[in-house]
Amino acid sequence: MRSAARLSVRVRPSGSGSGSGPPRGVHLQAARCRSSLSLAGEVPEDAAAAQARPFSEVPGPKPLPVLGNLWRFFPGGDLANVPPYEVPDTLVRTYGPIVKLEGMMTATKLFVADPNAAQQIFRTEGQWPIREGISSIDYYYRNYRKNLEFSLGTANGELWQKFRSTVNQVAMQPRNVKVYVEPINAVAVEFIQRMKSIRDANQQMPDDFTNEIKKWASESITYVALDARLGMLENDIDPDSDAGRIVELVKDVFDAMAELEFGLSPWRYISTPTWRKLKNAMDTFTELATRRVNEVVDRLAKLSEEEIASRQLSVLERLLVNSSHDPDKAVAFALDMMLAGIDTTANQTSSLLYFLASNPDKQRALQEELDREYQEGQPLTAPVLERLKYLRACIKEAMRLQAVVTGILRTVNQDIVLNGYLIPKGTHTIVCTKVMCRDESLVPRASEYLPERWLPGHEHLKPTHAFVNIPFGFGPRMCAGKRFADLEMEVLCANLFRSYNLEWHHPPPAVEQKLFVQYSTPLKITMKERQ
Ligand code: HEM
Repeated sequence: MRSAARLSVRVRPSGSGSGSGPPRGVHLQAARCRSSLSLAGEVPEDAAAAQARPFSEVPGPKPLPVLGNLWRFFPGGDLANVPPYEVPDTLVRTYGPIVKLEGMMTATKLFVADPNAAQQIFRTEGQWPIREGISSIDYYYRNYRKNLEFSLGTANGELWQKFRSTVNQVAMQPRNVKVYVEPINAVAVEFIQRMKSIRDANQQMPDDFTNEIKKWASESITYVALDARLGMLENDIDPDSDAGRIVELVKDVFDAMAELEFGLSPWRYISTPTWRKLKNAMDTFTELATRRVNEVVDRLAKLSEEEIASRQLSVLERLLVNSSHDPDKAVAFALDMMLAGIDTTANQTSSLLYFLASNPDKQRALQEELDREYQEGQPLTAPVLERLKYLRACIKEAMRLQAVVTGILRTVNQDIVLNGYLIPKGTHTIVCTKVMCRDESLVPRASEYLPERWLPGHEHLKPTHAFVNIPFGFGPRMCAGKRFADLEMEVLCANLFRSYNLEWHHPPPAVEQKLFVQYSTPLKITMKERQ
């Protein structure tokens, strides 16, 4: 695998850059090779680089002078009526599995919906993969919170790598995550009680159910990020309490970010109301996290070294101990966890509940597993969770069919050849996971919710390539909260479906893309006690 990956890196020969013509064999072979993880390594790399077509020939909509391609998104343009969620699909359908979109005011983007090409991007990204951060948050840290500039969501290079390795030691180790089974379970049980209490007379969830799911995700992840139960699932939360403020802050930050990132706002040049909203929310968020982290710093300061060594440390405590009690590290990761871990987990859980509610046979199969492995009165422990294989398949399948993140961003940090085209170092690529996950030629019966496809004995339903379904990203930069996200979803579903049936009696809910994919119409799930 490694050597195949190395072979695929083509260094641009000096003075070249525009090869002499299409390397037909390589192009056709690499373009849509289905079944193997290896790359087109049989071709000598110099020859492939020399023969590669130049970047200027990558297919894509042609930009007009001055207007670029932006006009296409305005009335009269061919992409004007395409919802943002569908733009990559439309481009790929029209131009093929790699598409160049230039002339959009920002840097040229390369959309990649070919699993071999995706694999090649990840396999050549090196130790310090570069991902364009959310520019508004990046700007905020650089200009107002220099002490947090290394945050994972925005940093790149060595700055990112140093902090990421500290985080990996605490958040990616299964033994550190297992400590959270009990508290995350307590949050889930409380949320299910809340679901029961907010049902209407027909046992249907209220119109703002997705917001309720966000409160559950917030309460779960702030327990990890801030080492405290904040009480977001209680009735009548005091808006001035930390619980009340976090619910509002998350909403403000995400609304503002979506507008600043995707809108035509001039916030980079002048201070707009939306920019000020984001800055104020981030200021309050940072102050809140700093205050909470300082409480933990004080708590640790009262403990002797022996006490610390013999204690089962929380993520926050461990991060502080491993970074010589540097509060900035803990604040930065707390903010990373809340910014990256609330809307993602909540929106993904919304679709998971919808798919199970609207596929009663899959729900029944899950309940059969729960009846076997997690009976009433039995505590939920890490070994029990380990045995819930069908549940994990249900989650994986929901993430395939409707991932909250539709593409993985990478800026290629060396010249590479993708599908016969020379892609120069510095090109901003988007690996279009959503497009690949729904491509019938890559995933058998792609439009169906089939958790079985992830279980042994159903290989004929598996995607034909391992890089089709990568909902948490890939490589050293992959999601730092994956283990917590999985734990939250597994624990909630185990408790919910053990005791309740969920039903769906409406047309499918509408989907939209803000920063993450979400439902834009009410999630009217019915929740009934199991007999
Ligand atoms: C279902 C829920 C989630 C999904 C689908 C998800 C997905 C992702 C994806 C696709 C990335 C980019 C990976 C890449 O570039 O290769 C990412 C990054 C990240 N995620 Fe998640 N995530 C989820 C939940 C969480 C949670 C709960 C946390 C916090 C505990 C979290 C923290 C992060 C952080 C800090 C990063 C940046 C990592 C880095 O660049 O080093 N995520 N996530």
